[in-house]
Amino acid sequence: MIDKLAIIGVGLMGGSLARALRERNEVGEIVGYGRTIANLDEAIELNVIDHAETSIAAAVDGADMIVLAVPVGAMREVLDAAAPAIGSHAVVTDVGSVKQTVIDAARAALGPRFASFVPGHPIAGTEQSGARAARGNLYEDRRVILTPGPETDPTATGRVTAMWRAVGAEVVSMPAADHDRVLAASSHLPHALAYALVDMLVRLDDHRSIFECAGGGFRDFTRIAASDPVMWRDICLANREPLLALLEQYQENLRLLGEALERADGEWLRETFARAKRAREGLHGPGDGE
Ligand SMILES: NC(=O)C1=CN([C@@H]2O[C@H](COP(=O)(O)OP(=O)(O)OC[C@H]3O[C@@H](n4cnc5c(N)ncnc54)[C@H](O)[C@@H]3O)[C@@H](O)[C@H]2O)C=CC1
Ligand SMILES: O=C(O)C(=O)Cc1ccc(O)cc1
Repeated sequence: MIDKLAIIGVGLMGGSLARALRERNEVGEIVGYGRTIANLDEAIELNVIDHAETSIAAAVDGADMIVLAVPVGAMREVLDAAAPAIGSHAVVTDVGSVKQTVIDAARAALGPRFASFVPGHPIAGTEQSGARAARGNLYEDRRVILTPGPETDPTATGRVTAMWRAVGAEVVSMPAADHDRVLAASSHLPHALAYALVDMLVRLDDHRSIFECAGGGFRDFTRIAASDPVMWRDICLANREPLLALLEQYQENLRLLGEALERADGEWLRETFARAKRAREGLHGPGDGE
């Protein structure tokens, strides 16, 4: 049970966590802080938070659980503003999609309180954003990755683990560097590719007909290109190195695909597509909820 929860950034992720804890009676008071008054007013109207504060310090004052749910590029500034007001019993965690840069920001901003910071990343979400998109069931049966380090207080990790379990998530732990490399492949590269594809197509003269004639495959592949551009700019910059390495590998694969097409090499195409199909089917078989 959390007495006072402070949500810094009341959007899809922070708002959904607030909703989920409230629906399960796992929290007393929920305070929100954000930049846009309209979004905070909406969050109060929708009962996502109990009230809003106009300063981060006021929001975190007296909170026993502080959740940072802003774009990863904004983590340092909110940590700096929160640091002087964080109480001695408070645990601080985040939901950022990249972990090492957020850990570095927390170490620099929190100083001796860094032990109470538990880095986290729920592998749940959608292309939507804002408090209006928040859902109390967003984390049910989803995985949350925590990346505590040797300095992290195990009690703090335990409290963050309990919070995520309370909203139906499965909690796993791994080193931050492993997290960032794995997520670059499974999430950051696909988002960057979807943006690049849609941006290329929309600049073609006949893009209207292209989009009008698009089927389910196009929708599946490009849904994530409707995600928030600031959030994804920050993720790509924060995880630049693993992402660049994967982009290079992908470009090499595209080059091979182009060469096979030039040769009209049907066998290469069939073999490559069959290998990918087997891998994809092995990943998500029938009945996995897709
Ligand atoms: N959208 C998704 O599916 C997922 C997002 N994440 C991570 O969660 C975090 C939040 O993402 P969402 O909730 O989707 O975004 P969102 O756009 O719905 O919410 C972010 C909120 O933070 C506020 N904000 C932005 N900069 C701020 C600042 N400097 N100070 C105070 N408030 C600020 C915005 O006004 C907004 O209300 C990001 O770090 C993202 O990488 C993690 C997993 C999934
Ligand atoms: O919209 C989708 O399908 C996503 O992939 C959501 C998502 C976005 C960012 C994350 O760090 C984790 C999950």
